[in-house]
Amino acid sequence: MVKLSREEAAERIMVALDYSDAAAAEGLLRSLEGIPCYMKVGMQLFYAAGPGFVASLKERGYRVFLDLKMHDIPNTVKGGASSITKLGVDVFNVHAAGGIQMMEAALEGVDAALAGASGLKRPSVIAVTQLTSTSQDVLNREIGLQGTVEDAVLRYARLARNAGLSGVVASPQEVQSIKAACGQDFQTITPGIRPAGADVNDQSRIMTPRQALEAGTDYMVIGRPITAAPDPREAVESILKEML
Ligand SMILES: O=c1ccn([C@@H]2O[C@H](COP(=O)(O)O)[C@@H](O)[C@H]2O)c(=O)[nH]1
Repeated sequence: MVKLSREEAAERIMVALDYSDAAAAEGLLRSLEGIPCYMKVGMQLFYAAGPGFVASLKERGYRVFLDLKMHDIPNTVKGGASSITKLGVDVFNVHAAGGIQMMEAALEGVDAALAGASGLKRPSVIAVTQLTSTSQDVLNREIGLQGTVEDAVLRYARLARNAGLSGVVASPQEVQSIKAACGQDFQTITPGIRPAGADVNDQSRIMTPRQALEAGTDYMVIGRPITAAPDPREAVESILKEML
């Protein structure tokens, strides 16, 4: 059984700041003050509040995962990765479906930004495998990929590892197979976290925080179970209690 201190458990949570403006995100930050969670900025908040909001999170000492899921031709992703690196984020991501050359280009973009500026920290670059909203049926019948979701996730995870990335985004259900295939140090960042009895929303491949921890996930991304709760701080405290 995994044993963590309260602080270690909080450090494993990435709160998804899925808000339409900076003011709403600031409200959540205030309510979680003093709890050392990672903050995840996705496309909704980034498109509304921009790089300035990300920079202000870093100035205040937050660890930041910029979840923009880049998926474009290699040259464009290289440029995007360079710009993101200059924001000083700790983690950002691309889609593994873009292929090895595209993922390598992301790493080249990081190197280019680091070469041109001193004092910048090297961010971890990770790849989205198969979105946690994708069910087995959707994968086979809509997307047209044969095999199991786990097959698809592992194929993407191996591509990401071969491209030199630090890890992947996947469901906690796939963590053990990813670690077995790509190594224990290959990071797993897992959305699709739902405390027992919580609304599943649009997620398909879910686990509770405790199950995810036991499966070996490195970081769990949690959005609506916290942000849509009447008292977000109480929601985090209850998740932490479950993790200890
Ligand atoms: O496969 C993926 C990749 C990213 N996400 C993101 O994680 C959070 C999950 O939020 P919940 O409210 O806890 O469902 C959200 O920002 C997604 O964009 C994902 O869910 N699955």
